[in-house]
Parts: sequence; structure tokens; C-alpha cells
Amino acid sequence: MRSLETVELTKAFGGNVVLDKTSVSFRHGKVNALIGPNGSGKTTFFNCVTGMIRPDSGRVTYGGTDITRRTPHVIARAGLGRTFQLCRVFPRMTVLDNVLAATRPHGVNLFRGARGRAEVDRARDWLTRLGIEHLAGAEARNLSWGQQKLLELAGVLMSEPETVLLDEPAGGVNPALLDRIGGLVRDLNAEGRTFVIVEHNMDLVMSISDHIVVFDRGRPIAEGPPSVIRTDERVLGAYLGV
Ligand SMILES: Nc1ncnc2c1ncn2[C@@H]1O[C@H](COP(=O)(O)OP(=O)(O)OP(=O)(O)O)[C@@H](O)[C@H]1O
Repeated sequence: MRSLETVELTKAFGGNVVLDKTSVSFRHGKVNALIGPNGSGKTTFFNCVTGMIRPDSGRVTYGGTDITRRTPHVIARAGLGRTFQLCRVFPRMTVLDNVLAATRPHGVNLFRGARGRAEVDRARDWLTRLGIEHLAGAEARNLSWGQQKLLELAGVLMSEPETVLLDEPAGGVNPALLDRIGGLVRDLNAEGRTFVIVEHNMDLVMSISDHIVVFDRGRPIAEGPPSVIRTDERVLGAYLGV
């Protein structure tokens, strides 16, 4: 079964064609990875898929429904959640309030009293699950970079997305937290969540992915399980620039 799919998705910035009729599909219920050299269009792909930027042409479908050019809010409601390469948290808000604010994208009703107890309990449950419950009362700016990434993920999970797009979850994260993030992805996947992960850390990609798509200059050049991708000459060539 296919969950997230693009057909001839194209996006140029000025004369720079970043996504070039990109057709790709990710597997439902699996941990998918999207890898490729710097500048190969991975984040632009995420931005087009999640409605952050409008593709010039082509289609995006999710579970068979056309979501091309839908707003980010509508796409999130369809079940697609995402994190950002440069983590998005409110630095002067507490960790708990950050998680609660994530379910209210327009920032309304940020006062604790206006919220149901159940929502606060759910936020705390996610913080516990991600191992940062002890930081619930701390301002987000006082967290380490890796902890902020976990916080952002907790906010995304508050919306109970069926599919989670992670943009460089391991970037700048220390090895201990890296293990935790990898374990979490596998656990959340075992509970039924689909993942699509953009990541440069090949150890992490190879250890947690079921299916890998490789981009070079905005087009998929290879796809398959880690055992196949590891030895694919086109992939090695793209990374080595040969
Ligand atoms: N908003 C924008 N305006 C102009 N050019 C852009 C914009 N966003 C991305 N680009 C260009 O698109 C190309 C692909 O960038 P993108 O960030 O999608 O690649 P990436 O594969 O995610 O790279 P990295 O692995 O380094 O994060 C780059 O040449 C970049 O400069």
C-alpha cells in the first residue's frame, strides 16, 4: 500500500530547477528515508508535500487523496505531521506550553485555564514517552539542541499524525539522544505510524529504515532496502560527485 506519493512534482527557484518532475512513493506503515547530497532538494520536497511552498507543477497524493497545494493546516489534518531542520519551538515558553501550543497553530487560547485537563495530561504523556517530562516547567531555550528536537517531535505527536516527516532528526544531536530518537522512531512505527525521514547520518538511516529513496539533483536515482542502497553505485557516485 502506498501512502505518500508524488507525480512529476516540479519546483524551480528562479532558474534553479530544484525538483525536476519528481515521482516518488513512500510505503505505508514503514520507516522510509529520503537521502541525497546537500542541495539535492530534500527539504524543498518536504516543503512542497506539506504545503509550505507551492510546487510549479505535478501532484501530491496522500492515501489516494490529492493534497497538492492544500494549506499546511489542511495537510496536517489529513494526517501528515512534520518537524523542521532548524527546529521550531517557542524559546521563552515552557516545554509543556510548547507542546500544548503545537495543537493550536494560531496561538489562540494559550492560557492554561482555558484547556482541558485531558489535553495537559496527553502533553505530559508525550513528554514522558520522549524522556523530557522532567523539563516540563523549563523554558525551551534552556534545553539542549537534541532536547529541543524531542520537544518539537512531542508537539507534532500531539496531533496524532498517521505519518510523520522528520527533517534531519539527528542533526547536531549527541550520540545518547541519537539512540533514543532511533528507538522512538522504531517503537512509534511498530504502533502503526509511518515515517519519512530526511537524514544525513547514514548509520541512523541504515539502522532504522525499511525503505530508502535517494535523490540527486531533485530526482530519485535509486530506491530500496538498506542492503541494496548501501552498495548501489549510482548512490555512491552521487555522494562522491563522480
Ligand atoms: N526559498 C528558496 N529560495 C531560493 N532557493 C531555494 C529556496 N529553498 C531552497 N532553495 C535552493 O534549492 C536547492 C535545494 O535545497 P534543499 O534545501 O531543498 O536541499 P536539501 O537536499 O534539503 O539540502 P541539505 O541536505 O543541505 O539540507 C538549493 O540550491 C537551495 O539553495
